[in-house]
Amino acid sequence: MRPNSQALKHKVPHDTEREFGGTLGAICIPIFLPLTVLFLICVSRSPEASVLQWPPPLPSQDQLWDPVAPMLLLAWITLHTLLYFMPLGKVSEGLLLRDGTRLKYPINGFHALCISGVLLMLLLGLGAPMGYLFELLVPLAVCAIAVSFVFSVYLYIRSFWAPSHALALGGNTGNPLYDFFIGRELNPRIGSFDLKYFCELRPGLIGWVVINFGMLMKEVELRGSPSLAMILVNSFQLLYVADALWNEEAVLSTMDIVHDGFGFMLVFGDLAWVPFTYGLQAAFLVVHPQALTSLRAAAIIALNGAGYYIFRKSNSQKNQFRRDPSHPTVARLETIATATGKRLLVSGWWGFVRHPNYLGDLLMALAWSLPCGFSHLLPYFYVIYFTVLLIHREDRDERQCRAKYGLAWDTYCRRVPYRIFPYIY
Ligand SMILES: NC(=O)C1=CN([C@@H]2O[C@H](COP(=O)(O)OP(=O)(O)OC[C@H]3O[C@@H](n4cnc5c(N)ncnc54)[C@H](OP(=O)(O)O)[C@@H]3O)[C@@H](O)[C@H]2O)C=CC1
Ligand SMILES: CC(C)CCC[C@@H](C)[C@H]1CC=C2C3=C(CC[C@@]21C)[C@@]1(C)CC[C@H](O)C(C)(C)[C@@H]1CC3
Repeated sequence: MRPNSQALKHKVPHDTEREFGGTLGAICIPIFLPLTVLFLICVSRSPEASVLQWPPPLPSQDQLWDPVAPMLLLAWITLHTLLYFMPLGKVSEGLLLRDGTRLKYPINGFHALCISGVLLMLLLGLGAPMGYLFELLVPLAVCAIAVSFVFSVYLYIRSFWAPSHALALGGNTGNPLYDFFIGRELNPRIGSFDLKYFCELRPGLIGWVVINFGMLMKEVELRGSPSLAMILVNSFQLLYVADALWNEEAVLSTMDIVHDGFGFMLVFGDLAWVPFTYGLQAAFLVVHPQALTSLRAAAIIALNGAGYYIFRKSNSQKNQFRRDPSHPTVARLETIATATGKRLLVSGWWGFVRHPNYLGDLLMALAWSLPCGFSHLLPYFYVIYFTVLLIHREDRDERQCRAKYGLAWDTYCRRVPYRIFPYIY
């Protein structure tokens, strides 16, 4: 079959604005971020654990490769592909596409998490050395990065066979480097297997908590029992991942699924960045144990609880409102009309700040770092990166909403002046 000629000539509707620093970003990010992943893992296990130490703790050649790593990764991706097709849970429809159709998605991610948990316990019962994941972390990250590159090249090439309505508006600039990075095709599928939806929530997100558990088991191997700090980090992050999979349907209306193409940025983000940098606190704690008083632990649990409450309540309120504005839980909230026919909430959580869900997410991110104490910056990497990511994301969303809702969006901004942090930003 010949590539879609219309797509090749770029006669496809597209956004002219370039994100993430345009071509320069598209060249630098794929070089710089994979190195950052390896650098951060190495720093987390070095005695100094300092991101500023010189020379940096680089891995030796034999630390980079272990033949077990590609086999484990392959087994993991195969397992989750099989679980994706399991006839469990319901099937939901995504938002309306440009050609007027809707795609169908299986909602069985939470089942996949539970089955992964049961398999993990079985392996543990059979004496599998889960703590070995600590030694395997660098080789696994190397393999995940390699898979991200190969997979993104595949996605880029196959996008030339996609019809124009299946391409993302932002991913068809005609600049191959930028389009490869940002993603051309919106919902690439092999039959009914949706590659973006699969990667967004399954192998990377569930892989992240499995790696965390491996760090906990390494601590048990080294010190006889897991520390309170390690238990907190594992529990908080498991709650976050379980929540994402329990509310899997909500991901169908996120910017990543609805608007962004599937290119290197999301592939690498899902398969390498999330599992190997979001849980750095656990890797850090293996080599740098921290004592935690019950009082401090209670304060950190309260912070994570508050963050989770704001995150979940605000996300659920908006999702409910978008699905059924007449539902009793949202029907009495004050709203403003927009020219598109959709309304915007101006009371409740969305009348407090313009992104209450980001605020809750950031409070949780802080709670994940605090069990690691204040002696090192590394465990705070996630909360710092995440603040930058969400401020940038808020800005992207703001531009999209202004384009969508025009004057109504300006009215909303006047009614709710703060973006994420009340009275600050
Ligand atoms: N851990 C991680 O790495 C990441 C986590 N996240 C989390 O993912 C979650 C989803 O975030 P994200 O996808 O960025 O977007 P949001 O869930 O914040 O959704 C933004 C959209 O909500 C709608 N909206 C905005 N304001 C209103 C309003 N007042 N009333 C009704 N609808 C409104 C608009 O879409 P429309 O009007 O078209 O419905 C807007 O485009 C967040 O909790 C975030 O913290 C996000 C990125 C990374
Ligand atoms: C590599 C780059 C610097 C950045 C890549 C960004 C990605 C890592 C994130 C973009 C949006 C994401 C979401 C989640 C994970 C991180 C990425 C992929 C999410 C699945 C986390 C769990 C949440 O509950 C969620 C709302 C489901 C998230 C959706 C967005």
